Amino acid sequence: MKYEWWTSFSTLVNHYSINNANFSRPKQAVSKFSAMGEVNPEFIQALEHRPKPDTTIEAENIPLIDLSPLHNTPPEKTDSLENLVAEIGNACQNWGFFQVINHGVPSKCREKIESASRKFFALPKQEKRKISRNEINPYGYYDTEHTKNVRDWKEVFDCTVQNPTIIPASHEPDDMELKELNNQWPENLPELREACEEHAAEMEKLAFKLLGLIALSLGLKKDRLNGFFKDQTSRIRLNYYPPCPVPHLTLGVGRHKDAGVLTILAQDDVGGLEVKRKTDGEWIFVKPTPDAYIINVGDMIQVWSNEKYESIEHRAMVNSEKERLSIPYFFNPAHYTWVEPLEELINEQNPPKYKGYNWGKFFATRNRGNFKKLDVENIQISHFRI
Ligand SMILES: O=C(O)CCC(=O)C(=O)O
Ligand SMILES: [Fe+2]
Repeated sequence: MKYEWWTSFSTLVNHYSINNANFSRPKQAVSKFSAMGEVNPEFIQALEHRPKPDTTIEAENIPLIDLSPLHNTPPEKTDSLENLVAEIGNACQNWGFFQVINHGVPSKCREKIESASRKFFALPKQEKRKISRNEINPYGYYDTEHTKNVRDWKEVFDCTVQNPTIIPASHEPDDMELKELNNQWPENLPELREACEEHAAEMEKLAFKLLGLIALSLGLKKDRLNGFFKDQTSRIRLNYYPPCPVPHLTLGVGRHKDAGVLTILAQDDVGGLEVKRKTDGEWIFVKPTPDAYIINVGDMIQVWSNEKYESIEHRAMVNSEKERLSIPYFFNPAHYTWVEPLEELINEQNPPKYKGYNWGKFFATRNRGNFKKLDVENIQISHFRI
């Protein structure tokens, strides 16, 4: 089975390389505006993917889940924990997204990372570019990311949680070489590093609590998934969305699914995140809830659960007046993780829906697409669908 996968993976990757080789180097994205002051066409979404900032559906929001039973339930009172597990399971199944309150993350930690992030993005461009992410190191500052080959109206800063992080040296399937990645920090803003490290520690605690609840909701042992995170590749991203003169034509982040296990997102009070509702495909605006974290199931849970839970498409709108900040924590396993439907969750009636794949190679291939404007669709788990 592994051999078969490897072959199909290499065909896919070759397809990328060949297509890319036929193309002249992608245009270096320079400014947001042309000499005439018009928005650079790289940012403009195709008609069917444009947001409707004035007609957001606010009547329904993603489920709001109170995690306090995790913290204050006496061991003999198991009802409230069972209810919580059921709530999480329903949210994962019906939405793939939910918000949590009473999560145990101190609000001071969140205030600190928000404040440090704002200071970082307010630095002059040349300061930020000193720690630019590049084709070798995907951690650092970046302002020309493309999602589905359209440029996002945003600036980002990425850092890894386990420093250094080990990942494959290249996306090439036969290249077994590994590389060690280190964070890059701005010279004159030590509080950014401190805030990110504190935030990462808090997010990890919350991520393991959620992972346990999700495992229980799938009928697995609470710690069934923990072993995948020994040499984790989790990372924190700071997303900064400057005000945009054409918010109806562009997106801060184009529609996408998160490739990892879980995402824990802090958004400020501006709002902009939209989630695709499973029942009818409508885009639902996620109204900011003070101090809540937004959780979504990533592609790996979709595969592990053999599609009982699905990773849901989402996107971020921008705003003509206000800047917006969002801080996702991507909870990702070790690069050598072989991702396939869990054996406890498959049987004759429910055969595996995915071929296995290697997380590190998937990640390296995806990063390549984020870095360059490719002429083909970026790698997706659907490519491994049986
Ligand atoms: O800014 C947001 O609300 C969403 C960001 C996001 O989906 C991402 O960075 O993967
Ligand atoms: Fe996302």
